[in-house]
Amino acid sequence: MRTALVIGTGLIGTSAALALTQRGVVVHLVDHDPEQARTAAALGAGTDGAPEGPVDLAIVAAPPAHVAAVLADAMRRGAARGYVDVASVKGGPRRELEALGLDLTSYLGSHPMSGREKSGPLAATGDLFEGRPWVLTPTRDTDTEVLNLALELVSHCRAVPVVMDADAHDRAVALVSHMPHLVSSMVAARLEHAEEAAVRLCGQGIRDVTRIAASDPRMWIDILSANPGPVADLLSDVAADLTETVEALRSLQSSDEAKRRDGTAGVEDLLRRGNAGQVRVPGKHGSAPRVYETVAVLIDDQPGQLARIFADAGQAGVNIEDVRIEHATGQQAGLVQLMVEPRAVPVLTAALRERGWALRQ
Ligand SMILES: NC(=O)c1ccc[n+]([C@@H]2O[C@H](COP(=O)([O-])OP(=O)(O)OC[C@H]3O[C@@H](n4cnc5c(N)ncnc54)[C@H](O)[C@@H]3O)[C@@H](O)[C@H]2O)c1
Ligand SMILES: O=C(O)C(=O)C[C@]1(C(=O)O)C=C[C@@H](O)C=C1
Repeated sequence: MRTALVIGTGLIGTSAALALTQRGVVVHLVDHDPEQARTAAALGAGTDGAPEGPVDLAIVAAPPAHVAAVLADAMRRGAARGYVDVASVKGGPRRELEALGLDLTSYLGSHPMSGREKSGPLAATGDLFEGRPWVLTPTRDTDTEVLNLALELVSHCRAVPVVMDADAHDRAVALVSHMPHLVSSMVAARLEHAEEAAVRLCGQGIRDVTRIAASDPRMWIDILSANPGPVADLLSDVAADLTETVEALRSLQSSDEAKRRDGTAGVEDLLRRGNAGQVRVPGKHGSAPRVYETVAVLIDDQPGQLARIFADAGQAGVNIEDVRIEHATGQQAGLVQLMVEPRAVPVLTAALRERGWALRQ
């Protein structure tokens, strides 16, 4: 691929454009808000000048409700040899395009399974998709050339291609993205009118559970409107778990010992099923889950501290697999949790202690 056109230069469009530009592709950027395209260009994602002729691949990264119309317009203009979209739902846009009577051989629906709770080009990064699944939904009619162009896009973004049927994709993301998003919003909504004394105690647990609740509601209304059935089915299963858990907790309040035992069994059942589901979440780079141990280091909230820890770990020959930072409220300090292979723990702790770092359990 030599040339690409990104239509919709928000978080996802600009992130893909940055990755393509970094790999030498000439990227043209357009957005219905020209300011967004200008910002993306200023970030080094490409040029906001129009291409002189058809590009190799057009990438539509507009909100899901606009995807079919934007694609139809680009196809009618003959803007590219191949067309992909990156919308979070796949069945709806395809059916809308079919209803418009377009020749869909040059179109391939796709969805990178990576994003952020922030919108717009300023939140974009060229490495957003690295190691993440990127779903492609070709049909029997999809041109091989277009499939190859889409695979090249995924490869330039260093993502992992996963081929799926569009409706199977929508059922899968209802489970791993759309229903969890609503549950996150429900937990976060409990905080809206909560007492300040409680909210200031927020630790890492609630941050993990509520991060995605900060996302743009307009985008999520679009996503959920295009996949309401599967999400409602899953949420009603969650509601059944909720009802059972409330009953189990009420039993735990009872003075009757047998009832309390039932309550414990009910809560334990949910927690154990949670453990069993959680270990199925794939680890880094979409590979099979791996068990890491945590080494916790207390740092001053000053520039350069993290870089120093990484350098010290590197000198000790230890690979940091993942990292989390917890900032202590009202203090100029933070707790850095370094996730490493279990066998690296003694080496890392010894090396960090030797270099004067304060380790915590
Ligand atoms: N945010 C995520 O985590 C995520 C992850 C994967 C896929 N997606 C999908 O990627 C697409 C873009 O999402 P985003 O998070 O980048 O949103 P965003 O709000 O950051 O960017 C969307 C951009 O599209 C532009 N736009 C709106 N209507 C348009 C139109 N008719 N023509 C041209 N441009 C138009 C907007 O001005 C905006 O700049 C959506 O379809 C979304 O479902 C999002
Ligand atoms: O991590 C985030 O902030 C996301 O928004 C990511 C996420 C997800 O649920 O995994 C959200 C929606 C997209 O369609 C794909 C990815």
